[in-house]
Amino acid sequence: MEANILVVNCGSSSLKLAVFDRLHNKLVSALAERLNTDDAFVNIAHADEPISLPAGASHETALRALIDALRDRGILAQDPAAIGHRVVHGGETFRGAALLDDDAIAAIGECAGLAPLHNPVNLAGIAATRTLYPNVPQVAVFDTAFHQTLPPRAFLYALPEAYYRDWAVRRYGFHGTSHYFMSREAARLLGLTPATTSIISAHLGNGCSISAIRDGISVDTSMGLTPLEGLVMGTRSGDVDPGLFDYLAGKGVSAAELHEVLNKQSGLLGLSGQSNDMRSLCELAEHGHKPSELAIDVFCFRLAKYIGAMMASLTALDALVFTGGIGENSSQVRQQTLSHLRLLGFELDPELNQSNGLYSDGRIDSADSRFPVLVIPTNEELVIAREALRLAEKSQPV
Ligand SMILES: Nc1ncnc2c1ncn2[C@@H]1O[C@H](COP(=O)(O)OP(=O)(O)O)[C@@H](O)[C@H]1O
Ligand SMILES: CC(=O)OP(=O)(O)O
Ligand SMILES: [Mg+2]
Repeated sequence: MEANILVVNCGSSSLKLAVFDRLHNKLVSALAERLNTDDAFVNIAHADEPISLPAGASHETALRALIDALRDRGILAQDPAAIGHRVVHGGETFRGAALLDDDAIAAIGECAGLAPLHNPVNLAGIAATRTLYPNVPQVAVFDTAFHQTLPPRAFLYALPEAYYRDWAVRRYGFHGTSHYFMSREAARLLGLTPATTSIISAHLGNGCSISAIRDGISVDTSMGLTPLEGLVMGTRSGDVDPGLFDYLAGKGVSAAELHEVLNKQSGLLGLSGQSNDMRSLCELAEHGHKPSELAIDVFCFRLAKYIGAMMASLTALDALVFTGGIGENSSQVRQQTLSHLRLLGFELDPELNQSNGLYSDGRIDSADSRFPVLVIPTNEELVIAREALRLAEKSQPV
């Protein structure tokens, strides 16, 4: 039996694992949440027996528990052939996936200042799997890598140029693995060649971002130096006036407090006062809860403005693509967003939109729409598994 591929995605308080076989079939996925708290728990999809975790379990403890459980189930009976890690920030150092040797790990550490919430936990996951599997090739797949093709006009802030030169202050963009997947999958579904396909891709999960992809290459995106810029998100504000910092400092709000508020108490949660979860907000709005209705309205309007903005980077548009938990499931958000863009000629078919494109090869546009509109379930884990195996095989030629 050939060894499988393990994919690890460490978030600030969560850990997602997936195991793929060599033909890229997903065999299992598992999730650990609320790590480092008293309520830490793990769950393997479709498993009958729960797995227990000690209170306060760390990423490493959860990883060991999950790997033991998967070994017991025969899924990781032998060491994996490769391990792929999602790493959020690769700065300008990484333009593609990288084999994790000591130098690459040190370079990821150097990017940690740019993503203090993400890179340190990504590194904790890498350290844990290296301890468990010292002889298995490990690969990092970066959220930022696909966006390294952005031209200077899209990645530069209008700040003194020394800020970029000396401190690497620029727009990097994130969710690159998902935007890459959407562009390739859209080309496949439309019967086009990826290298000549141009799309606008909207990744709408807990974090949200949008990209312009011209001839298969990322040319603009809404997230910036950090994953805070751009669209309204579950708990993140997206764009605000930088004048806010000074104004609130005058009110006694410290930089640390504002960081916390903009990242964790804003977005859908902040506006609705109820929840960061779009599904809950749609239900609340349906029952007449005005702040939830307003939160959805701000979310959709900001998204519509960004779809318009992405047009500036394209000379042709083969499709507008929605993905992520919200993009894949909320016909209301898609409809409400595109209702602002009639001038651009986007028209949805209400029935295809309602069924999330499930029975129409992802298509949800109507016959008179100027552009195809698609719903594509994202699969970042699959891209990570493929990249991990590709680089592992290169490092250990058979
Ligand atoms: N049927 C639905 N209608 C509206 N929103 C949905 C629906 N299903 C999932 N969502 C939303 O998707 C978001 C989570 O997206 P997901 O991609 O799973 O997150 P993550 O970025 O953590 O992977 C939540 O806001 C959730 O409410
Ligand atoms: C970079 C980012 O925003 O990631 P996530 O959507 O997983 O929070
Ligand atoms: Mg997701």
